[in-house]
Amino acid sequence: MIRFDRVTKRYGHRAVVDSVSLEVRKGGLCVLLGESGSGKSTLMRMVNRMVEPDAGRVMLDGTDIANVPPESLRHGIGYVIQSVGLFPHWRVADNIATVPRLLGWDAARVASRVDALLQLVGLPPEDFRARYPHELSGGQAQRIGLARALAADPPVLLMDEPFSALDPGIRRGLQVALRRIHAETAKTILFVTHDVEEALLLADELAVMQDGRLLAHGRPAEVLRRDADPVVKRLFGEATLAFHRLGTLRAANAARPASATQPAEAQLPILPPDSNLKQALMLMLESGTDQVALPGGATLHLSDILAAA
Ligand SMILES: Nc1ncnc2c1ncn2[C@@H]1O[C@H](COP(=O)(O)OP(=O)(O)OP(=O)(O)O)[C@@H](O)[C@H]1O
Repeated sequence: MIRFDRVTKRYGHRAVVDSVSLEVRKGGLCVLLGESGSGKSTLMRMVNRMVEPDAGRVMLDGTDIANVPPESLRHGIGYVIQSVGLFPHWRVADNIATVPRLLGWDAARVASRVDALLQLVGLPPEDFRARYPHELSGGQAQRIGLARALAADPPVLLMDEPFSALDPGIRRGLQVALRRIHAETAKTILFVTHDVEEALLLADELAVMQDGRLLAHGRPAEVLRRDADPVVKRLFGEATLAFHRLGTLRAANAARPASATQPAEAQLPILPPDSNLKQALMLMLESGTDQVALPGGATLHLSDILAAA
């Protein structure tokens, strides 16, 4: 649904985005990952025409956005940035309602939308709708920023390092909330970060950038394969690449099926459903065993993990 077709952006003689082609499928969550200055934000900002490419084009649902006036284009695109940018003298409800009011929604529809969005981002409406931005913590303000971006139900969300300024615990809470919201709303999301853990937690697709070029693109397990590009390896940490890769592989796919001849391993630690191999390894390390059981009776051995890593 978002398609970059050989887009280039130059500042002076330098191409900060260099002939990038990339497709983000409808309802997908694509994380743009790369070191500072690699061109991630510039690429993202082409989608809402905050940056115009010097060459190439950006298509949204098959339409070349160069033909769509920026104002109407942006009504269909939510944008969330690190410094939330809430209007300080407006209450939370008014901040969230900015775009719906611009679109001429009536007061009752706006009010019910504000409450529904506060629920969606995990803040009780009766407690939060009348607060001012200075009465919010950083994490709460970022949740309001997300609610505001979702207000007019845009099909596309652009998120530029939205959680970078938050403490690790609060940040993790927002990442989990975003995954839930993505699953519930099926928005197409492009998310910029330079944080590897965040990228792996969120992405169904990863696009790795370096010096304006797209180095790798695909599902996390594909991008982190053993023979990954050296720059990708460096970005994820040579020493921990295999460990990260385990986090992209489902434990159930590497496990041995429950066997009728073998008695059920009642005393083995049980891995929660949908765990990945990193979680399985952690459980083995914590419990001092080299086998764990999966719900349903399959077993996973340390050697299965080593074979998959
Ligand atoms: N308006 C501009 N004029 C000149 N150079 C710019 C402009 N905007 C960005 N750049 C340069 O383009 C390069 C890419 O910037 P961009 O913000 O896209 O990178 P990034 O990967 O998002 O980095 P970060 O993670 O630090 O935000 C940087 O070297 C930056 O200095």
